[in-house]
Order: sequence, then C-alpha cells, then structure tokens
Amino acid sequence: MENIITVKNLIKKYDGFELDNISFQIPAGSVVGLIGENGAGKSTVIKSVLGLTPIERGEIEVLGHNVKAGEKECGWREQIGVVFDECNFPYGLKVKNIRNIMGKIYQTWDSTKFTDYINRFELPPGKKVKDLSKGMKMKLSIAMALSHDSRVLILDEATSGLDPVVRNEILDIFREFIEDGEHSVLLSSHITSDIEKIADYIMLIHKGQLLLMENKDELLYHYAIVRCTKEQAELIPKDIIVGMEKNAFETSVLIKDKKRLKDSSFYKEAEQGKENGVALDRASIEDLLLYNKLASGHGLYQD
Ligand SMILES: Nc1ncnc2c1ncn2[C@@H]1O[C@H](COP(=O)(O)OP(=O)(O)OP(=O)(O)O)[C@@H](O)[C@H]1O
Repeated sequence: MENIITVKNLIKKYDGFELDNISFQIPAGSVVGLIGENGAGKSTVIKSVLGLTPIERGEIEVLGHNVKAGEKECGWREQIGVVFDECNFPYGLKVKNIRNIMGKIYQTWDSTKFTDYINRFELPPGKKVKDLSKGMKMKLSIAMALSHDSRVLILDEATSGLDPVVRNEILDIFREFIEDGEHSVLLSSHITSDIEKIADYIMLIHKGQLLLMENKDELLYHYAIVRCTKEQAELIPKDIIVGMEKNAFETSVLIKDKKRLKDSSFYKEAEQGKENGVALDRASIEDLLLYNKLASGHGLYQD
C-alpha cells in the first residue's frame, strides 16, 4: 500500500518540550485519528509535516515530496487540504467571493464543488466571514479544503466547534473522500467518539512521545478494561497493563492483550468461580487517553 505521508525519526524542540524521535506512516485510503492531551504535541506534528516549522532532525515525505521548512517550492501543498482550528480568511470577504479568489490561488480549484459544499453546509453566500458563527467558519474552511482536488486532508481540531449533526455529516464526507483508496485524512481531535467512529488508525501522543500508531479495530479488539479488586489487579500479568485506576470499591485496569489475560491462571480461576467478581469491559479510545495519562502518573509506562 502506498504511503501518503512518511515521517522518520522526527525531533522538534521548543523550550521545555520535545517531539521525541517520532516515526509513522499514513497509508493511502485511510483516516488517521491523532489524539493526546493538551500540549502533547499534536499541532507540532502537523506543523512539522506541513513544513511550517523548522525541525531539529528527521525526514518527512508528503506525496513523495521531501518536506523542508522554509523551502520556496510549495506546489506540493496544492495537493493538501489543511484546516486549522481558526479560520484564516480575510474577515471582510463574503462567502461567495471566496469562490473566485481561490480560483486564482489553486490551479486545481473546482468552483462547482465549492458551491455544492456551500449549499450542503447551508452557508449564506452573501455573509461576510466576520459575521459567520464559529461553526460556519469551520464549515467554510472544510469546504475550501475539499474543493481543490487535494489527496490528503489535514485537520487540527477543526471539527470541535461543530454541532454533532454537522460533525456526523462531515465525518461521512471524509469517509467518501478516502473511499477510492487514493486519498487520506489526518484528523486531530479531542472528541474521541468522532475518532472512534471514523479512524482506521489511532495515533496517540503523550508529552512529545508517540505511544501508539495502530489499527483501530485491532486495538479495540485486543484492549479491554478489567474491573476487579486491588488484590486481584496484582495478579494481572504486568506487561499487559497499560494503566490502572483505583477507588475504595473497585480497581479498573486497562490491559492491551485480552487473550493473554484470558490465558492467565488468575483469569481462569476467576472464571471457575475461585476468584470473585472479575468483569471484562470493552475499552474505548477515550479510555486509551485516560489510562495512558494515569500510567504516566504512576510510572506504569509500557513500551
Ligand atoms: N511556537 C511555539 N513556541 C514555543 N513553544 C511552543 C510553540 N508551539 C508549541 N509550543 C509548545 O509545544 C508543546 C506542544 O504544543 P502543541 O500545540 O503541539 O500541543 P497540542 O497537542 O496540539 O495541544 P492542544 O491539544 O492543547 O492544542 C506545548 O508545550 C507548547 O507550549
């Protein structure tokens, strides 16, 4: 499978922060959901991929182009639709005028497609950008990103201002976008239910480190939450524990290998009734975030 984006050994430093030797690939025909708590480094990864910030070390290839920050050649960017969490259009511009301006900027600009999205998103053509609501501005940016024949869409927190109905519609548009196996989407979001719904791969960043880049279905198949007592939690094989939360009544443990748990003598004894009250629940993408955070707090980090 062709990779649309390849990142090798990326190191990017700010004062007090470092993207720590990150490597990943985004295959054609996939949606990658980028998650991580505030300040984890998601936007820094995206800016590095787009060549918008200089990096200390590493190789970045987008659609076969070797990305260098500050380079003059920027034709490759035509094939990327980018949406950040703020709208960068001149505020005095009317929605309908954007159609003509973009035609001068992008060789591949498709006015008809743009008009279709404007209608589909119910954006008022005669309104100025400054008079649009936050959600409308986001919809406008997304319409624009989808209207210049891009092969990859990169969205940084772009859907957060949208209501659930519109978000759902936009997620459907993203799936249509990648359907032919030639296009990809990289989507960073704190709305983990959206990521769970749409992503083929989950990329989890924590304090500048890439903790996970895995197929979502496999991840959700292998991961689980064990609910048990704190004594029972001690019997779970240590190397499958991702994170743990204890309270007075119960201990919850996120594990990354359901099969190993089920093969363990502890779980077999629980199933035979020799141990009490062990429940196995489905893990969600939100659990991955929360328990990795707990793991970091308790020094329980797994590789
Ligand atoms: N231009 C900059 N100058 C200095 N530090 C920066 C700059 N941009 C980002 N940082 C720092 O890099 C770290 C990662 O920030 P980044 O914006 O990539 O995180 P994020 O995961 O996108 O967070 P959020 O979810 O809050 O948007 C933070 O500590 C931030 O303060």
